[in-house]
Amino acid sequence: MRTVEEHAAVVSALFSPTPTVSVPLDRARGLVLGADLVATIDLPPFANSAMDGYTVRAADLTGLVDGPVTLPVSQDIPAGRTDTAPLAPGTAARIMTGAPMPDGAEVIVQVERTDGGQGEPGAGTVRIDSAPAPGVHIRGRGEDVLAGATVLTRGTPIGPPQIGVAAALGFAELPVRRPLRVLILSTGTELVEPGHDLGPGQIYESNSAMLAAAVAGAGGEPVVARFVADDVPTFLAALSSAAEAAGGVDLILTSGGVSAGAFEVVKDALTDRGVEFAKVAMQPGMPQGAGRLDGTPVITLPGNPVSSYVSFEVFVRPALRAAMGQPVITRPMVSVPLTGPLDSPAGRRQFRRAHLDAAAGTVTVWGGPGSHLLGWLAGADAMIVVPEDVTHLDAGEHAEVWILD
Ligand SMILES: Nc1nc2c(c(=O)[nH]1)N[C@H]1C(S)=C(S)[C@@H](COP(=O)(O)OP(=O)(O)OC[C@H]3O[C@@H](n4cnc5c(N)ncnc54)[C@H](O)[C@@H]3O)O[C@H]1N2
Ligand code: MOO
Repeated sequence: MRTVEEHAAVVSALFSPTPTVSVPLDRARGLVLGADLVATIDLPPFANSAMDGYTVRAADLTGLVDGPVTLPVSQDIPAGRTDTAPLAPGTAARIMTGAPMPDGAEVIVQVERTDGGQGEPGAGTVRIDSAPAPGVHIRGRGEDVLAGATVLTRGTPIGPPQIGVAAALGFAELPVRRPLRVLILSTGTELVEPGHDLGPGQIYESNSAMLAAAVAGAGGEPVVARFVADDVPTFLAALSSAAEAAGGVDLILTSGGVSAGAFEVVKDALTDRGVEFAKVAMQPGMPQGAGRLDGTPVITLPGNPVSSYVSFEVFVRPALRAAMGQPVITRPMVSVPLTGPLDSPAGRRQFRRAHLDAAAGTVTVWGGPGSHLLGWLAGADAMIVVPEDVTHLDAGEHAEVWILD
């Protein structure tokens, strides 16, 4: 039997680092920046007001020591105004949040510190009751980012704030490590597409939807092929036509047909075609396969839904993330006490579904060890990892826990 580490090494050797490509911002989330992002403009691009109110020259407010000061309003400056004139001495300009500061203006007076203005809006007069010091509530040009500065460095994972700053700097696209395209093909004559009626002995096909979501969650691009019955020629034909229709894929991920039954379609089809099948010392997820089919990496996951998911977490997710340049490829891990006892098979690393109580700092086993217990998996938010040489843990003993999404 292979150890988990041995099989993980076989899987990760299938991939090489993906190249850098340019993608629109709406496709960048979850990927990794492939090159430094250097600002070509200042942010903010111009000095602007942080408050709605009036802007004045400091010299025109010296009278405030004796009481309110009333000034004529010489212009109105909404956000987006592009023809702002210099502020005439002895006047105020009405100004809105985000609007450009007129030349000569030094003080921003929030509207709450005025009478709100008299006469035509943005004209007439304004009575100023008090004022902040010059410069307060003014957002300086380049105060956030200066043109020429490296805002994001190569290798940064891209999330909403990184996309936000790229857009703010005027970038419509980002250089990213290309996401891996993963073809997902489930096998099983008993399978029925969700949304259709179930016959006797049939079950709904759930692995491809689950694995597609897992691939997307890891930053990859899933391509789901229509699942196939346990028939070798049908399986091989489906694989090549789906890969061709997708315009080539970086990985073929199958589920089912890899254990010891009489109709192990994946094993039968791929054994002499470059895929090696092995038992891995883990539970669930013992039957595994990995290799290449005509040069394309192939990973064959067991069909039991929980086995499929756990195998993805243990082998596929870290390998995909590493190839796409993610700095962190593993799940966050903690070591916390168990709320109850736990048994584990000797000689196998057990990945047990669990619920982590972050407030209490404890972990609770969630359902039994059976690899068909998808309902329990769906209620779990963590996995307890029990080492191969541990067969029992008591309540209160610490366990290593992976925190899932
Ligand atoms: N004699 C032995 N039998 C089994 C062994 C063994 O070592 N000796 N290993 C068991 C273990 S452990 C696992 S895990 C499974 C793996 O089986 P396969 O990968 O060949 O998967 P199937 O037999 O096709 O299916 C297993 C199970 O999962 C259901 N399934 C499969 N695909 C899907 C899908 N896409 N969506 C939903 N459910 C699916 C299927 O109906 C079966 O119930 O083998 C054990 N047997
Ligand atoms: O490897 Mo299987 O997943 O134990 O049921």
